[in-house]
Order: sequence, then C-alpha cells, then structure tokens
Amino acid sequence: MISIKGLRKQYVTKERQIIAVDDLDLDIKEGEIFGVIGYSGAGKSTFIRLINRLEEPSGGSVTIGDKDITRLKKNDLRIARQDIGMVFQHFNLLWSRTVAENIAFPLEIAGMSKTDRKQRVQELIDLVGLTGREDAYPSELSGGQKQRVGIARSLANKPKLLLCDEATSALDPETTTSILDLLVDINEKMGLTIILITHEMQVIRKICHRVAVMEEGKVVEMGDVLDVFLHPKQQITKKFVSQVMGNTEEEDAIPSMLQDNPEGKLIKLQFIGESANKALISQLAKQFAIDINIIQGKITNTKAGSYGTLFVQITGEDAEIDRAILYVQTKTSVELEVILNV
Ligand SMILES: Nc1ncnc2c1ncn2[C@@H]1O[C@H](COP(=O)(O)OP(=O)(O)OP(=O)(O)O)[C@@H](O)[C@H]1O
Repeated sequence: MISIKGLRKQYVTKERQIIAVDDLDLDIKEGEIFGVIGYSGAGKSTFIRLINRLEEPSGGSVTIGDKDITRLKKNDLRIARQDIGMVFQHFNLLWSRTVAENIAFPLEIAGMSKTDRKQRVQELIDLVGLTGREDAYPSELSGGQKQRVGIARSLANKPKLLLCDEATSALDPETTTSILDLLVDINEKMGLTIILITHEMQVIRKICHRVAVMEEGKVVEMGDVLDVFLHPKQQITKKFVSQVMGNTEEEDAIPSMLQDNPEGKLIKLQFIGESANKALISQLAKQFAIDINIIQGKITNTKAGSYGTLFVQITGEDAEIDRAILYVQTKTSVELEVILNV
C-alpha cells in the first residue's frame, strides 16, 4: 500500500552537510503496524515527516495507494494529507481550545458543517475514552489524556494511514501501555495502517507486526517482529532486543551458575509459544536417559505471539545427551544451541 523508493533527505547547514535519510526502500502493507526503531539522530523523525511531506525529500518517492506524494502540487498535497493522520510526542494541541474544539479543528479546515462536526467529534471522543471531558482545556488533562486528544484529532478526517512520531515517549510506562492499547484497538477496528517511530523496543514488541531498525539514515535490519527478536543480526538490533530480553551479560554469567554441579552440557533453547516448550522438556526427560535442570528462562509476549529463551543443563551419558540434542534439532521447531560443554 505504501511504497518508499530511494528516499533521501540531505540537510545543508553553514557548518556541515548531513544525510539524515539515506536511500531508503520500504514497502508497508495495508493494515499493518510498522515500527521504525533507532537511537537519537538515526533519522527516524526525518523519515516519518518525509512521508506526509512535512519535510521535502531531496530524492526518491513515497507512493501511498496510487498517489506519488512526492510529486503532488500544493493543493493536491493538502487533499492527500487528509488521508494521513499524525500523532506527535508533545501532542501539539491548541491550548486555548477545549478538547472538543481541538478535535473539531481539522474538520473545520476540511469544511465540514457544524452539525456533522458535532456528531463526528462526539464519536471520536467516545472512541478514545474521553467521554465527559469535552469541555476541558489541555492544561487540565494528564499526559495520557492529552495524547488521546491528539489521537482523536488525527483520526478526525478518517485517514487511511496514521503516523506516530514517538507518541508515547513523553508518557510514563502505565500510560504508554494504555495509549498503545488504544492504537491497537484503532488498527483492528478501522483497519488503519500505522507507521510509528520509537527508540523503545518495548513499544515495538507490544504492538508492531514488522520492524525496521535505522542507523545513520539507513535501514540496517527489517523483518517480522518475532523473527527480529529471535534472530537479531546486527549489533544494534541485538542491543535493542536486550532492552526487552535483559542483558547479554546475564547470559555470560550463566556458566558460573553451573559451578555447584559442573557436568553435562549447558543448552540454550529458543521457542515460540510457552506450552510447546514445557511439553518438550518433559518429553525429553521421559524419552532419553538424561536429567534436565532448568537454569534460567524468559518468556516475552509480542503482538505476533510469545517466544522465549530457556537455559537448561542436561546431564547423563554423553551419547544419550547427543541423541536428545539431535532429536530437538531434527524433530521439533525449537532452536537449540550448545553454550557450554562441561
Ligand atoms: N532541520 C535540520 N537541519 C539540519 N540538520 C537536521 C535537521 N533536522 C534533523 N537534522 C539532522 O539529521 C539527523 C537525523 O535527525 P532526526 O531528528 O531525523 O533523527 P531521529 O532519529 O529522529 O532522532 P531524535 O529521536 O533525536 O529526533 C541528525 O543528525 C540531525 O541533527
């Protein structure tokens, strides 16, 4: 639905030239929640603002449906933008307007009649859970409520695409969760495509279907969220995954946990779905003459399902351990890695 080709943005200042977005190619599917993650300065904000041309690209194209946004003249761009909502980190509300008036603002610009506007605003207020706060001013609202107004306003013209620029970065973890839940709800109810940028892997984990990792203006890794969590390739992606899964230093410390009983093999199992794994452990213990001691385990839930890592110590005759390992590798979908041979 959205096709981005060779997208580029170069800033030229007196002191320096910066390529903030460097030859980006991406296809985003209709109805998906697509996350872009990167550290500060990676080019995320520039990228998302190029999509609706809040920034003018230096090269490349952004095609939404059958419209090449980068080629539209001013008036056509204004019309095309009605199909693209945007949510901002710092809400960008009009402080002298009430909740209802903020949400009505884009409808006024689009020329909707007062009666229709009133009805649409009420629908939106109910949708984002602000019923009863219509006449409040932004200064009277919590951060989460302000963002709900921002989201309602972005949806006013029934866009097909929603761009979220660090929409939860100014919010505490609990409020972040409730706003992310709202985005998922909107995505599912309306089939709205969402592109979000963030520096938090938790945001990607909770709601995104696919993720792109950005570094120095380029996408360095991209894939289904579950795949990226299970098999991060680039160093930067591994770092982001460890934000959620815990530090790899913890893994380094695991061999020392075997100090009390240094024998057998230390194995890392990676699996999708918790129950499949539990069943596997008991099956292995029954089928092979081995003992399995669970050292450490972690389950993480993503939008696409749960996955986990389990560290186990297997003891017994070497040949029997090897048979059990071969069984897991050839007969199950669980991934197995021998971390340590004692
Ligand atoms: N208007 C501008 N003029 C000059 N350089 C800019 C401009 N906007 C962004 N840049 C530079 O482009 C690069 C990418 O910035 P961008 O804000 O897109 O990154 P980001 O990943 O969104 O980071 P952050 O989360 O800190 O905003 C940075 O080096 C930044 O200094």
